[in-house]
Amino acid sequence: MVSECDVVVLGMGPGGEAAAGQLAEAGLDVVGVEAELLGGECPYWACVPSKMMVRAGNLLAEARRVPGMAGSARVEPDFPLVHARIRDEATADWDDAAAVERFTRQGGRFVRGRGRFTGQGRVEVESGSGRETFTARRGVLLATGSAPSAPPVSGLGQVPYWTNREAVSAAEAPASMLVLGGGAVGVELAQAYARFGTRVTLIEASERVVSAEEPEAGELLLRVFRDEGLTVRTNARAASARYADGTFTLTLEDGAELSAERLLVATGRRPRLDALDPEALGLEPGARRLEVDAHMRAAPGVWAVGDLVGEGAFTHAAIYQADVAVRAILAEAGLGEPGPGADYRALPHVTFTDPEIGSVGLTEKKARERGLTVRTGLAQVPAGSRGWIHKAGNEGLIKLVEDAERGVLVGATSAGPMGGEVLYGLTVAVRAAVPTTTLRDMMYAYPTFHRSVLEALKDLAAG
Ligand SMILES: Cc1cc2nc3c(=O)[nH]c(=O)nc-3n(C[C@H](O)[C@H](O)[C@H](O)COP(=O)(O)OP(=O)(O)OC[C@H]3O[C@@H](n4cnc5c(N)ncnc54)[C@H](O)[C@@H]3O)c2cc1C
Ligand SMILES: NC(=O)c1ccc[n+]([C@@H]2O[C@H](COP(=O)([O-])OP(=O)(O)OC[C@H]3O[C@@H](n4cnc5c(N)ncnc54)[C@H](O)[C@@H]3O)[C@@H](O)[C@H]2O)c1
Repeated sequence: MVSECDVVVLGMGPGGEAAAGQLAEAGLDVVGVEAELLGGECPYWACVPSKMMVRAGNLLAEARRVPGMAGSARVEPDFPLVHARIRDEATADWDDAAAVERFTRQGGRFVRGRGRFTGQGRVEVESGSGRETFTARRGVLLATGSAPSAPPVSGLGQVPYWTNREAVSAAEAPASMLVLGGGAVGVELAQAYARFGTRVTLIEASERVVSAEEPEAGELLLRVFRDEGLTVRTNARAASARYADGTFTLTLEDGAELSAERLLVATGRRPRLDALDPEALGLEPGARRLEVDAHMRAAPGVWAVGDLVGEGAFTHAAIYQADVAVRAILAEAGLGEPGPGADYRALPHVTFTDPEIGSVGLTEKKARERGLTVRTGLAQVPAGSRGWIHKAGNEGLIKLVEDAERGVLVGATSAGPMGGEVLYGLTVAVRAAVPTTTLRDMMYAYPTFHRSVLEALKDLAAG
């Protein structure tokens, strides 16, 4: 069967859902195709459930900070409560009926099935009821997201390891867990599980956890993790994996053997290109992502957003790109102006560990690699008034990266209690290129965590 429409959106994660809804509300006939759950990874297996686990773990950690500061507290973790909250409040037991209804109310047509983009505005969908082809008059928007990527470790493919999906939907916390990979997924889940009593060993190939962040932030997190009792092995790579009698064993390249009840593999994600016709999109063999222009156009009549395009695998990036693509599609349909293209100079992200690590723009290393004349400023959160008052759990730092020739910030890191919230002002500063002299010549409410920005600015000016 062949059906016509204005736009087909292939993949209804945060990027596809945001774009499809807006296009339908603008009056276009939109078909949204989704193989699994409308909403994608973020609400069901990623951002939302993982942050519920983090929130619960942080509550336990705060309660453990009571002695010596406020009295005494007995803390008894109960992991099934977190699972129940994820099941009932976050995911409706992994049911997307509410999201489907919302999209339908916006005027969209929802099709559950696995689609394939075959070029010339055509998407073929396989579903329980057979095969259906949709042809789009105005264009196709690709938003198939990303999938976990496991390293080539001997035996790993034969063992029942966890990805983020099993880790956020588990009903019980294991007694022990190996976490392979110390990026955002690894560190957030490692700390949350450890706070529920799981004995966690984190194995990271590079010299630091969160290695894409400023080294100071990675070192801070490593220190906090070790103080909390997590075992962290950096510069460590797994050589082989095996599983027997309920126990996973990783043999590292240096010969060390590590065992635990569970193994979480969190070694990155790769864009899902499998549903895209390579010829129609000019994809080279071995391509790792789908390239797009500033208006998210991958080819004439084809737009793409989200993890698929590899410009920061974050929900807010996918939604921002969806806005850009929607404007471009509507403009081509004679409905409005395309407006500005995507601008990643002030792409923020937050790793929701405790301390939270927020960062925006360039790290010092990246700024130097771009040939900028760099000045940096550093301040320690515990040395500030609010950090000192806060005491237990006050670890954190602010690092600023200035393009000294222009006198503006091109990057910043804000680690600490509410580090992600403190990041907001720094994101505005980077995006709007606020002169660092102006940032120094303004007031910062006393005693806030963000006052440490002023200390970092003084350090920067001292050169
Ligand atoms: C554990 C974890 C925690 C995270 N936490 C955060 C966070 O706190 N903040 C943040 O900003 N980001 C976070 N992320 C990243 C965030 O989840 C992703 O960046 C976001 O989901 C990307 O959205 P997307 O629309 O590009 O793709 P996805 O969410 O991957 O959705 C793509 C959709 O396309 C569907 N699909 C794929 N192929 C086909 C096909 N052939 N036919 C039909 N449908 C198809 C999939 O089923 C899926 O539903 C986290 C990720 C993980 C793994
Ligand atoms: N709070 C957030 O915004 C958030 C949270 C989780 C995930 N995410 C998104 O999801 C993406 C995927 O997260 P991720 O943590 O899986 O990937 P990642 O790329 O952030 O980190 C993967 C880590 O695994 C390490 N690694 C790779 N191969 C290894 C090996 N063989 N042995 C040991 N370590 C190895 C890498 O050095 C790296 O530190 C992130 O890049 C991010 O965009 C965002």
